[in-house]
Amino acid sequence: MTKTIQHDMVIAAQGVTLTLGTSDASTDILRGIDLEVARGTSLALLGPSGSGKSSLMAVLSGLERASGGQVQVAGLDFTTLDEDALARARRGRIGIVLQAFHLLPTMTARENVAVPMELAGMADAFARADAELIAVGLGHRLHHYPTQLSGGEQQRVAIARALGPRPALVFADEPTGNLDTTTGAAIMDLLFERQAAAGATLIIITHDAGLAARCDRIIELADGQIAADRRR
Ligand SMILES: Nc1ncnc2c1ncn2[C@@H]1O[C@H](COP(=O)(O)OP(=O)(O)OP(=O)(O)O)[C@@H](O)[C@H]1O
Repeated sequence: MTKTIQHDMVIAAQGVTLTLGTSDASTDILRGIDLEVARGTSLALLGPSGSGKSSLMAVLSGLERASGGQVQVAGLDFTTLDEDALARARRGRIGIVLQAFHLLPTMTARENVAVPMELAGMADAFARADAELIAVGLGHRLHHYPTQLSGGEQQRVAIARALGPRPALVFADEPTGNLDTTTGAAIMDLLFERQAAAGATLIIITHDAGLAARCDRIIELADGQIAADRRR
């Protein structure tokens, strides 16, 4: 039976399992995850390589369907939505920042931020994109293409793209992994600042204990299960 979730919870996951692969070579990647995450908080997801961090992010962001259990995100039951409905649900509700930036190379910074908002049917997508890029310190780089931007600048564009639609939830998978220490620290300051401004919930996958310590809560995964759950 589905538990009724409290309104201040942006994520409510119960008994989540993920099994991938073929029948003779299947892997139990997530093995019964129970997790509730409060709105507007930050959470670091730690754990050794292969423990299931990226897989959990994929399930909670609707990119991967859980094999079992319940996944409710921002008031939607992900387990009952079909692929198209899931894709629509993600738009505007969930922002994602990845280690390798993943900007579209044929689009300018402005277009990279505006086009997803246009696709989500938001009015004034370009005006909003400009405001968001100015907020991340790139007002002077609106018309640059990704190859004309530094790594730190590309990640700022990715942050603007993720936060532009005012999502309830932002996932960041090793967001500083491709950046030097100083640039990475500046990017994290910016990500926390934009998260607070948007009132979004932030979930960061990291191997960096210092970065995790800046979050309200730290979850450690081990072998597809939650091994530790600490709050500041
Ligand atoms: N499509 C798949 N089929 C079978 N096994 C998979 C598949 N995708 C991932 N796995 C396995 O699931 C486990 C968890 O992977 P996942 O990428 O979630 O770990 P992670 O904690 O994010 O690791 P890392 O820190 O190295 O990125 C790994 O053992 C991986 O080999």
